Amino acid sequence: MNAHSSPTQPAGRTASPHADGGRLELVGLRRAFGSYTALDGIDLAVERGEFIALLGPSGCGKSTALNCIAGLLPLTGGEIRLDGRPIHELEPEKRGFGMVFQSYALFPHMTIRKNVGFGLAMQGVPRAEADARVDAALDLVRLRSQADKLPGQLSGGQQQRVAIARAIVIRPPVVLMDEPLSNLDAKLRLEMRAEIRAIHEAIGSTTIYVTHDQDEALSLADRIVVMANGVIRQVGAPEDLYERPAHGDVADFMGFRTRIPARVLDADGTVEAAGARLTLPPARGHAPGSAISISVRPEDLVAGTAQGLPAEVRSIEYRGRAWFGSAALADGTLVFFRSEGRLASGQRASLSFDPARTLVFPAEAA
Ligand SMILES: Nc1ncnc2c1ncn2[C@@H]1O[C@H](COP(=O)(O)OP(=O)(O)OP(=O)(O)O)[C@@H](O)[C@H]1O
Repeated sequence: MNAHSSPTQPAGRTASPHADGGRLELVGLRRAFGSYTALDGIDLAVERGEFIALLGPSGCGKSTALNCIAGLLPLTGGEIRLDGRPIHELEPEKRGFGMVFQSYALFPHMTIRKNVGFGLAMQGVPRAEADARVDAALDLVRLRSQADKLPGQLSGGQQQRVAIARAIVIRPPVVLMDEPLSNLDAKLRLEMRAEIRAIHEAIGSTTIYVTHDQDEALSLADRIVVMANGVIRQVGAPEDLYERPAHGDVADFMGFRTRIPARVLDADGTVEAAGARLTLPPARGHAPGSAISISVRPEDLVAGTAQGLPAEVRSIEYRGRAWFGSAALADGTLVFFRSEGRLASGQRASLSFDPARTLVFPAEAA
């Protein structure tokens, strides 16, 4: 675990003791829908109490992975183990995991207190104990004063906190969250992010959190798992992924949105990209003739008069201080760039970058 994890126990921990266990292993996880493979062999060991973010573009298989862990989707291959025991054939409720989804999925005609206590009532937890645990969970999400309201009387952020209270009140070994903040406005998302991390630390459960938002993953997780096309591209601490992305897909999520296909021409770093010649630092060490991909951040690909890659502007918007836009290179590659001045859609532009601020991957890892 990394620096996020505090050895001191926050006050909430005594109020809502965490479950024992929570070491989760995914072994060769597979899930197909007909002939389509949505998960193609996922291997991951998650330590007890760890906060893991599954990060990746739409359709990469994040939700499928989460639903398989939850037991909402059967596997077509592989195993899931909790504290060494296989659990992939257990019904969702037998796994005892807490779940929080994008839609809060609260019962509209039940009070907040009843919504949060529902799982405990189903488990047959005695009334007095259930009441105390509901109070503790509501304290943790700072909603005790709203306990007798109906969900419709609360804001979106408050409703999501109820959903979180409902997930943690059962003292789950693992909490699963699928894009829990995506229905909230930007300011609330930031506030809730901090709360989710604090709650995670207070209860000590393992958390698996699905998101396509790089910032959310970087700020919340002990480790980030970047997925693409049903496989894991890279697993690492946020700072490792940010500073040393091992694959073009990971670099993309860490802000290097543009990928320019190129071919190495000589050992001095001359490459050809979209019909133009560029020079990269020779130390990048890709053999002449090899196909590579150059990853660049939008702020580092600059429109100007300098000799650069010829492009045609597709879209442009002002973001304060500078314009940012997209453009097509001569070979059709879509790139994202910055401009000091306003450009018009359809206008020709010349785009250049400082080679030292790029990442270069072999084409097959891009
Ligand atoms: N029930 C289903 N039947 C057929 N295909 C499915 C089903 N559920 C998911 N898929 C496909 O599996 C792939 C992975 O979907 P999944 O929902 O896991 O992606 P995701 O990474 O969570 O994306 P998003 O962020 O858009 O939810 C997609 O191509 C999707 O179309």
